[in-house]
Amino acid sequence: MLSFFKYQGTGNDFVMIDAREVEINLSQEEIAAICSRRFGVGADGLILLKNADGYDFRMVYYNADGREGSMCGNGGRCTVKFAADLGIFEKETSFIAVDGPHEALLIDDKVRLKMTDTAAVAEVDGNSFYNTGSPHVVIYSDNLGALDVNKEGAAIRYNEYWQAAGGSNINFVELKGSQSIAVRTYERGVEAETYSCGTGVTACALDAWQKHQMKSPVAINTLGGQLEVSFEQKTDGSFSNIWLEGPALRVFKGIW
Ligand SMILES: N[C@H](CCC[C@H](N)C(=O)O)C(=O)O
Repeated sequence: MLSFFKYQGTGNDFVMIDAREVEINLSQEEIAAICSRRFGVGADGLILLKNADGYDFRMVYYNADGREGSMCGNGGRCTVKFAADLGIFEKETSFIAVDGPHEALLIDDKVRLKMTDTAAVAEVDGNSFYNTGSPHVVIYSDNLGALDVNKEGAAIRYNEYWQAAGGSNINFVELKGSQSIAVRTYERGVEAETYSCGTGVTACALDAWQKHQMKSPVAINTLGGQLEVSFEQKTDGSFSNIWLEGPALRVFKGIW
């Protein structure tokens, strides 16, 4: 018998397991079955919270397809909330994930997560590209609500270039105001649109500054709610001091 928790951050949802005292060995098929919306618990990913020397904890993130993923921003925020709920820290924490160390703060029911420093924009296959811990393509739309994100996202994610390059997450952005954007994301590893993608909205905020002079902090509307991204740009065009903030909530506890 194993207990697990379900968390969501702006509708990006995760099965969360406290793996500090127990050895969890789940196969790719088992993780995919747990994440399945119809045959399992249902989630965009599964996260193990483990012990880590020199840090409060380690986050190990698997995409819904059962493969270990690159960094997940909303998953990171949910893991921080999980760690606080487990009594690991009270206000401030530092943890390690696949893309390196992260700091985070708890502000009421919101989690403010420091993201990895990000290289300057690259033009890849005709679009802006950033690696904010995960690979992200940024594409603008002036009618985001009407977009078929599953169709348009898959067409790019599976085109010749990205197939050879290992795939990417594909974000569609609509400019909304002087400091606000709306974003919809097709996620690699889920292979569908999710309600929100933390590393994705981070890439979009950086690009809104780079291409449209949008000032930090940028408010981002996603299908699952509001996020905020703040950042600084260095003279070489790269970005540092990037913070992603938004709600992260426990949804339920279960046993299997
Ligand atoms: N939903 C995640 C992104 C996961 C990235 C994953 N889809 C991959 O490319 O491995 C987030 O909030 O940042």
